Amino acid sequence: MINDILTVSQLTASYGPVNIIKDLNFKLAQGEFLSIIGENGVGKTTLVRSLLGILKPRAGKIEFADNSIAHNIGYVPQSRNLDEEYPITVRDFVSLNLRDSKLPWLSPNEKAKVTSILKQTDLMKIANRPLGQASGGEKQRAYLAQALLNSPKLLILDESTASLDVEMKQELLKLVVKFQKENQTSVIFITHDLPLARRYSDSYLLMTKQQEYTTGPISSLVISESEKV
Ligand SMILES: Nc1ncnc2c1ncn2[C@@H]1O[C@H](COP(=O)(O)OP(=O)(O)OP(=O)(O)O)[C@@H](O)[C@H]1O
Repeated sequence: MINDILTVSQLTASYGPVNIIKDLNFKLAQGEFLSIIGENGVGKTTLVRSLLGILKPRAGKIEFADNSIAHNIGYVPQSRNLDEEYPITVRDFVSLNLRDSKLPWLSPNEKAKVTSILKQTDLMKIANRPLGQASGGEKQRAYLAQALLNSPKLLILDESTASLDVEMKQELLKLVVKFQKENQTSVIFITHDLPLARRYSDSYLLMTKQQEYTTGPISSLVISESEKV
């Protein structure tokens, strides 16, 4: 039996008086890879903010199967305002997401945890290099490693591949899918890249400006006009 880890029912999300999302319903199963697609401004990031608990729903419900899922969501945001000159290594940047660290230095267990995720994301070679010197693809992998550090049951990628070339996009998503399969992690991938969504997702949620929402297996996704959303 497949367990749903997330159920969104009749969700309405707003900024002030304006409803950005209205009556949205969808479910996410354990280990499912869901792509969320839709034109600019339809509310994809607003939905993510709601899932993360940053924005309180105006109406409706966001229910996680377990509180521990909601409190440990791996999140790779759309953009980061990183100071390229800030002297932090890739390893230390990834370590920033360690929780409950009581000492100013890392315990052997914490070090092992960081090393393990650096290995899984192919970052060991540049672990001690300043993050500012990493390439775009390496930086995205560092953000991903940071998000995966606490083994989340839900990973949210908000257009994380947007700035990458085709090869780098594939590389990043292959890492995500490997982690997803090995850990039965559920993935929400916000993207404008339909070929990528078709290749890696199990399912889709299409959001429109008319506040109409369709969802289903990715194989059933039909976009009429062009392959642009
Ligand atoms: N903090 C805010 N206060 C008021 N309005 C906001 C705020 N954040 C976003 N909006 C508005 O909400 C609408 C949806 O924005 P959102 O960022 O969720 O869209 P999106 O689908 O993620 O777009 P994109 O694909 O461009 O990232 C937009 O009209 C935006 O201007």
